[in-house]
Amino acid sequence: MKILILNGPNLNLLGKREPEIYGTKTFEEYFEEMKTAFPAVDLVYFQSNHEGALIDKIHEVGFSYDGIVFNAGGYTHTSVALADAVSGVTTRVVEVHISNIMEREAFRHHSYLTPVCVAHFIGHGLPGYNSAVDYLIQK
Ligand SMILES: O=C1C[C@@](O)(C(=O)O)C[C@@H](O)[C@@H]1O
Repeated sequence: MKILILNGPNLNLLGKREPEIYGTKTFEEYFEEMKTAFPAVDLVYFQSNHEGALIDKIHEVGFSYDGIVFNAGGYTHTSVALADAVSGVTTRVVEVHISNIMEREAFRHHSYLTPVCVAHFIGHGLPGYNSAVDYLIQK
């Protein structure tokens, strides 16, 4: 089973960025824990701050991988193009957010991705990524 963990803008700063919201662990550290937690899954990690690069990656893996776990960061709330990319591929995509976007500023309450993803894990911190992989394994 092959799953892409796809992180959008500013998530490269995890560990340094607003630690009171996002914690103090880097995603690279967390990704090592994920690989240990799912030894039977081929986990691939990609992060970009660029909308087009995220779209290209979804196109690249979206007809061959078994799942994509996607935290689109701020593009969640703005990007019709990313939602179209998710709709356009056959691989199932699960939406993840570290923080609870529904309890933050009003502009974070709407997600263009929620309607086109098969599930979402919101506000569970980094363990939400593990829950998303679990979901893809079980469903
Ligand atoms: O960059 C992010 C991170 C986020 O997707 C989260 O994981 O909680 C929530 C978004 O609103 C924000 O722009």
